[in-house]
Amino acid sequence: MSSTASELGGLEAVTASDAALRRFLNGLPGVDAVGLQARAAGLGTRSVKTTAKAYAIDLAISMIDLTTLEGADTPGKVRALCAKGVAPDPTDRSVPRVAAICVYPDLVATAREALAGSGVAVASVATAFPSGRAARAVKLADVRAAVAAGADEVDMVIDRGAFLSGRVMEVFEEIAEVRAACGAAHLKVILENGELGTFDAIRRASWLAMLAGADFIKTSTGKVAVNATPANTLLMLEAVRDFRAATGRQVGVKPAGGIRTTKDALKYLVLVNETAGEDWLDPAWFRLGASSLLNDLLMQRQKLATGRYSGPDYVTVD
Ligand SMILES: O=C[C@H](O)COP(=O)(O)O
Repeated sequence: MSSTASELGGLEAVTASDAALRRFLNGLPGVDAVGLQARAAGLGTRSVKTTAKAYAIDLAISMIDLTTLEGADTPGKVRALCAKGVAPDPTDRSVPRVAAICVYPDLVATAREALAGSGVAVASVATAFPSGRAARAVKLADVRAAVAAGADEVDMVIDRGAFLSGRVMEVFEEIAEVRAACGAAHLKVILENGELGTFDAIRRASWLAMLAGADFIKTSTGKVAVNATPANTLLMLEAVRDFRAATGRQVGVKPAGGIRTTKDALKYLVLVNETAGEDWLDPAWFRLGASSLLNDLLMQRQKLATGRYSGPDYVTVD
């Protein structure tokens, strides 16, 4: 699919009223689910040459939003995670730092302090993550608290109940209000694909989030049965590619949840390269939301460099 800004009638026109927004979203082409799954599977079988593998592993490390989102999180755990994100292998300073540390809002100040001067961003989930079930005022207060405490990036969840009931303007306005509350912080909009039911809905939610001002669209919270998959990520990569062609604005993509192995991470990089293209192969435009992927990348990196895996104490236990 490709459309120009004028074919869309301009961004303001498609979001000017509830009816116009509905008409636009309902007019997006239907997703050929079988074709999408086949494309994702086909790209997933491409192998990355050994020469490119070392580069790809380091790129994947630099794209990680290293995440802890547990009720049992403590300042100590967050400080340890920050140290790991800044220097993933303290014995090898050639390992790049991760992109961000992602925590709940009440732990942003701890992460901010631990990451000072490191170049690693502080990301925080907000808007009553992961369910998004709270009054809008509560969600906006959540966002403002995270930003005031020092979050560089906010990961919000969309109101899936409103979206699935067809109240798309309500979802649009909420994202736009959160965008405004973020100020200078970047906004990642979590669609929670595993709850949207169809690929068509994921395409509509992607466009809705981008039209409302998302800097990134993100697949999942990591808290439901189906999280990031190659197929739903491919669909979102196509959406950001088409959105840039239509509007001139580039939006990033973040698959999150269940990405644990180097093999998986490299598959996602192939999808980015083959779908959105090289412009997205950068931590500014593509992230991997993951709690335990980093350890596997470090082990594979070591194997590539030395020909053998390190002992079990090489990586810290998550
Ligand atoms: O955004 C990241 C996810 O919450 C982490 O999910 P994961 O523990 O499956 O890697």
